[in-house]
Amino acid sequence: MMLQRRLLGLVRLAPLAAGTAVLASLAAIGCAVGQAVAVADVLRRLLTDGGVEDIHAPVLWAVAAGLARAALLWLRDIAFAYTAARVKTRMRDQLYGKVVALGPGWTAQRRAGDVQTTLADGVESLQAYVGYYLPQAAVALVAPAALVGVMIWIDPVVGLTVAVAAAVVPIARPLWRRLLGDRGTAFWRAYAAFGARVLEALQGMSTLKLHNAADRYEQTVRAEAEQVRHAAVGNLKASMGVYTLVTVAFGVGTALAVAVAALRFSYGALELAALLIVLVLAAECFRPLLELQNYWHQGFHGIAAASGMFAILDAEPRVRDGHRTLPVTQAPEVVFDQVSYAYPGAAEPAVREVSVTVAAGSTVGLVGRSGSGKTTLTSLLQRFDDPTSGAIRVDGVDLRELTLASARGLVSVVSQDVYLFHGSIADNLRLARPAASDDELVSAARDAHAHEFITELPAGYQTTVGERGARLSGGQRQRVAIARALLADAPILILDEATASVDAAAEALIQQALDRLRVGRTTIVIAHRLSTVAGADQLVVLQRGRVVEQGPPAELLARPGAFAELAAAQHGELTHSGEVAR
Ligand SMILES: Nc1ncnc2c1ncn2[C@@H]1O[C@H](COP(=O)(O)OP(=O)(O)OP(=O)(O)O)[C@@H](O)[C@H]1O
Repeated sequence: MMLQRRLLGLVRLAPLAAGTAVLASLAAIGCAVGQAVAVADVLRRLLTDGGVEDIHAPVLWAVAAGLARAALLWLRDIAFAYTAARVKTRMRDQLYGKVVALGPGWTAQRRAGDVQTTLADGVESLQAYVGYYLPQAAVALVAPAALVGVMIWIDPVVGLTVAVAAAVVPIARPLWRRLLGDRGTAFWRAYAAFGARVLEALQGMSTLKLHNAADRYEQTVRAEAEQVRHAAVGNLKASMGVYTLVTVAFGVGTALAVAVAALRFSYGALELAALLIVLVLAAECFRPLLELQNYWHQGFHGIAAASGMFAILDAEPRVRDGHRTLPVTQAPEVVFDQVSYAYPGAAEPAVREVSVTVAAGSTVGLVGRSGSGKTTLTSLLQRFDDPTSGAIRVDGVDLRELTLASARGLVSVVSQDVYLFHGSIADNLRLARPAASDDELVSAARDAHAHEFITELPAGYQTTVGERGARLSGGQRQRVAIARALLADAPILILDEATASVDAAAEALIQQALDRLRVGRTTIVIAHRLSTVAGADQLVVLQRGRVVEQGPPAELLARPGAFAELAAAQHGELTHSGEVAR
C-alpha cells in the first residue's frame, strides 16, 4: 500500500499532463454519451415523425460529438505520454543524483548491472503504470460511477445490473494485486540479475576468453535467462487469468444489461430512445475499466521495479556533508588519529587504531601485504566513508566537518586502475578542471610526459579514447591520469602503485612525471613493490590493519622487523635498487 501511495506521488511530478489526461478522458466519455443521446434522438424522430429534415440537427450533434471524442482521445494519449516521459526523466535525475550522493562506498557493495538495470529499464517500465495506469485509475473511479448514476436515473433495474457487473473490479483488485505482486517482484529480480550478469560478461570478456571460461559462463547466463523466461511466463499466466476473469465479467455484465433493457423495453417499461442510451452507457461504463485492466497488464512491471528504485532513493548516505570548507593554498599536514574502520557487514575491522602523521609536503609510503588495509586508509582520506572510530585531520580540521565537495577537492589520486571515460582526451582531462584552457591542457600533458603521444594520435587531444580508455596503453592511460591530477591541482596526492603495469622505459617517464606532480603536495604512496617507496620520507608498515612499524625507509631496512622481512621476501629488491642501501 505504501508503495502504491509513493507511486501515486510520482504523478505529482507531472500534475498538468496527468490532469489533462484525466480531464480529456472524462470529456471523451461525455462526448460518447452526447453522441449516444444524439443518435437516440435521430432514431426517435425517424420512428415517431418520420421527417428526414427533422434529424439534421441531432445528426450534426452526433458527428460533432464523434469528432470531439476523437480529438480528446488524441489529447489524452499525448498527455499520457507526456506524463510518463516527465516522470521518467525526473525519476532518473533523482536516482542518478542519489547514486552519486551515496558514492563509491555504496556502489562497491552492489552489482553495477543491478543499479544500471534499475536506472535504465526499471525507470522505463514506469511508463505504463505511472504514465497511463494511474491517470486512468482516476477516470475509472469517476466515470463508471457517474454513468451508473445516469443509468439508474433512466432505469434503476438496468443501472443496478451494470453496477453489479462493474463491482467485480474492486473485488478482483486485491486478488490480482496478490497474484501479480509477488510474481512481478520475482520477475524483476530475475531480470535485474540477468542484466547484471550480461554486463559482467561484457566487462570481463577477455578474462573469460583467457580462461576458456566463456562457454561455462554462457551456461550461467543461459540459466539466468531461463529464470527470466520462467518468471515472465508465471507472470503472464497469472496476469492473463485475472484479465480473462475481469473481461468475462464485463462481457456478461454488458450482455445482462442488454437483455434486461430489451426485456423492459418489450414490457413497455423503457422507451426506445432510453433503451439506446442505456445500451451505449453500459458499454461506455465498462470501457474505462477495461482500459485500466490493459494498462495494469502493461504496467505492473513498473510496480515491481519501483521497490528497487525506492530502495535506492531511501538509502542513507554513509557520509554526511559537513559545514566547513578548507581553502588550502599550501601542502597540508594529514593526521590519521587512532583510525579504525570496518566495512559494512564485515566481521573484522579492515584498519585498527592507525595513527600516522604525514608532515606537510612530505611523502609517506604505505606498505604491507595484500589485504593489510592500505587502500582502505586512502579511501577514508577521500571520504568514501568515515572511520568507525578515530579521526582524519587535514591541517587540524576533522574531515567530517568539511563539505564533501571541499573534502574531495583536497585530494587527487593516480592509481594503477585509471578510469577514463568514453570521450576525447581533452574531455577526460577537463574532468579535473572544466574551465581549463587548451594551453593549460597542453602544459599539464607536457609535464605528465603525455603531450608527445597525444599529438601522435589521429585527432590529437580530440581523439576518442574508448570506454575505460581502451584505445590507450596502460602507460598512456596513467600519463593522462597524471596530467588530470596536475590540472586538478589538489594539495594532497594519493599514488596507488602508479607504475605497476608498465615497462621500464614507460616507468621512467611516469616516475619523472610523478616526481613533478609531488612537488608542493603532501603525498601518500601505496606500494606493493618496495622500490617505488624507497624515496619516501617515511614508511608506514601495516599488518592486518595495524601499524607495526613506521620510520624512514633506510632506518626500517636496517633493523630486523616487518619491513626488513617484506624486503627480504621481495628478493632484496630495495638493496638492488640502490636507493635505500646507500
Ligand atoms: N568493499 C569491501 N567490503 C568488505 N571488505 C573489504 C572491502 N574492501 C576491502 N575489504 C577488506 O578489507 C581489508 C583491507 O583491504 P585493503 O583493500 O585496504 O587492503 P590493501 O592493503 O590495499 O590490499 P592490496 O594490497 O591487495 O590492494 C581486506 O581484508 C579486505 O578483504
